[in-house]
Formats: sequence, structure tokens, C-alpha cells
Amino acid sequence: MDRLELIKRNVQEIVTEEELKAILETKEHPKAYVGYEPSGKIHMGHVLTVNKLLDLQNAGFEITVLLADVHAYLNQKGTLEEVRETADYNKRCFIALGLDAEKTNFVYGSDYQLSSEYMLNVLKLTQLTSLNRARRSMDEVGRQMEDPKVSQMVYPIMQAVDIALLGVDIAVGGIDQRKIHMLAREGLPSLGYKAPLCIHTPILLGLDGNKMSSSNENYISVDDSEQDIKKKMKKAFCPAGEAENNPVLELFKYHICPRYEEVVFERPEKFGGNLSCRGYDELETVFVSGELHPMDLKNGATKYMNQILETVRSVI
Ligand SMILES: N[C@@H](Cc1ccc(O)cc1)C(=O)O
Repeated sequence: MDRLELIKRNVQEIVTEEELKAILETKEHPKAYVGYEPSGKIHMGHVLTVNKLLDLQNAGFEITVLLADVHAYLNQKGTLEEVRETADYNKRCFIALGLDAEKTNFVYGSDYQLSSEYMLNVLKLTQLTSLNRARRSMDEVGRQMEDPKVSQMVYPIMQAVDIALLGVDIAVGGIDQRKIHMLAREGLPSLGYKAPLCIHTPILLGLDGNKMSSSNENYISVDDSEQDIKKKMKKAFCPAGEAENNPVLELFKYHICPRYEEVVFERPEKFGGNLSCRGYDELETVFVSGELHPMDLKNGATKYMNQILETVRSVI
């Protein structure tokens, strides 16, 4: 796979592809980052952006991971001390998932976001941003936004300033980060910084076919046991022959197939014997044709997710 193909795989949007091509031509080691609000549960949604960072690392990018403790605090996720501790756990998870501990630049928000240079930029950008826009940019990111706090209006402004002061060329994130990234693209040039490129990954469905939510734990997280995964997969929504809105197929598309050249579904002879697929497209075709039963797909997902998470569990 060439560099551009690797960067584009499983991505929902690149803003803009022309800019990406230009940067690939001029820089051998462009810089990209993702920021994460520290979370007690690192789930397959987080892992999707980690996978993209791995692709970028393999494409020669320099990677920064922002452990956004101050952002989590501003977004009502706990005290600064609590979120900082969770950030340490998250760093261990990300390394276990394959990010090179030596080559990846892990940064805590609180280590630089309280400096006067940073704060002055934040204040300048607050002065250029309407309250309405700041609020809208938090639509898919903010907690309890029926009664937003002022801290949650500062949040997107700080995220924009992060991009400038971390000195990255590319901001990576789920498509839910889009409005904040657009604010950064528009606002940063007025502060004398360049507009960042953005790479947005899709947002995964929950295993029940609804939005992922911690209240009904409808997702796989990296600390799930083999038993947890079995149970969750058994209950998972997996409509026969359907490729759209199928969370089990999504696991193959975004997590399993990128890690395995070939996947094998083990079936007794009377159900057609073992079936193997090379690459996600082939698997989707086979599933849509009805040749592969949802039960077999789920069993396969259980096997591979366990293999992937085995190594992670053993080190976190
Ligand atoms: N907004 C991100 C977290 C984040 C914070 C600061 C950043 O600079 C980048 C990302 C989230 O929803 O989890």
C-alpha cells in the first residue's frame, strides 16, 4: 500500500485531500496528533483513532498523543487529579495497542496549557469566536450541554490552540471533532498560525446497533475479559446479509481486517466447512451473499478480538 492509500484507508473525511498531497510531497515526516479526554474505559471507538495513528506512524509521520486532562476537567469528567491519573492508564493502553513508546510524543495538557503564551492565544481566539459557534462546536463532544458551563465554551478554543502550540500539521479525530476543527482552521490564521489539515474517522456503532454509550456498555473495551467479549458478541446486533449498520461487520472493517491479511471462519463440515476471506471487501461480499451466517461472523469476531486484546490485557 502506498503512503496516501494507507493514510486514507477507513477514513471518513480528509480536509483537504489536496493539502494532504501537498504536504506528502514537501515533508518526509509531517506531524499529526490526536487528543483524548482521559477515560476509565478505552473502547474500540478510541482504538479506531489509535489505528489511524499507527497507519500514520507507518507512513513516516511524527505522532503526538495529547492526554487532555485539562479538557476532561473543563468537560466535567472529574477533578484534575483524578483525570491525570486516568491519563497515565490511557497512555499504557495506547502503548499496548502498538504505538511506539520511544517514537510517540505523549503530552499532558496540564504540562503546557497553563503557560502565558498558551493562555494569551486562548484569550485572543475567544475574542474572535462567537458564543454561538463555540457552543455548536461542542454539540457532539460536550457533556450535559442542556446547561453548559463557561468552561465548555473555553474547551473548543483551547483545542484549536493545542493544534497551533503542539506544532502539528494534521489534527486527527472522530468525525464528532469536525466543528471544533473547522473553528481551528478558520481562527488560527488570524493568530498568525497556519490552518491545520484534518483527518476524520467514522464513529463506530454500539454493539446493539445504537449509539455507543457507557450507560449500557454496548461496546468492547480493551480491558474486557475473554468471557466479557463472548457475552457481548452473543447479544450483538448482526442482521443477516446486511452490510449497513452492522456493528459486527464494523469490527472486521476497522479493527480486525487491518491487522490480519486473511480471516478464517471455522465451521463444521455440515455447515460448509471453514471459510476464509482476504481483506474486508471480500468478507463483506461473502456476508451479503448469505454464504456466511451471522453466528459464524460473531464467532469469528470473538476469536479475533480476543487475539487482538490478549496482548493488550497482559501489559495494562
Ligand atoms: N475533544 C476531544 C479531546 C481533545 C481535547 C483537546 C485536544 O487538543 C484534542 C482532543 C474528545 O472529544 O475526546
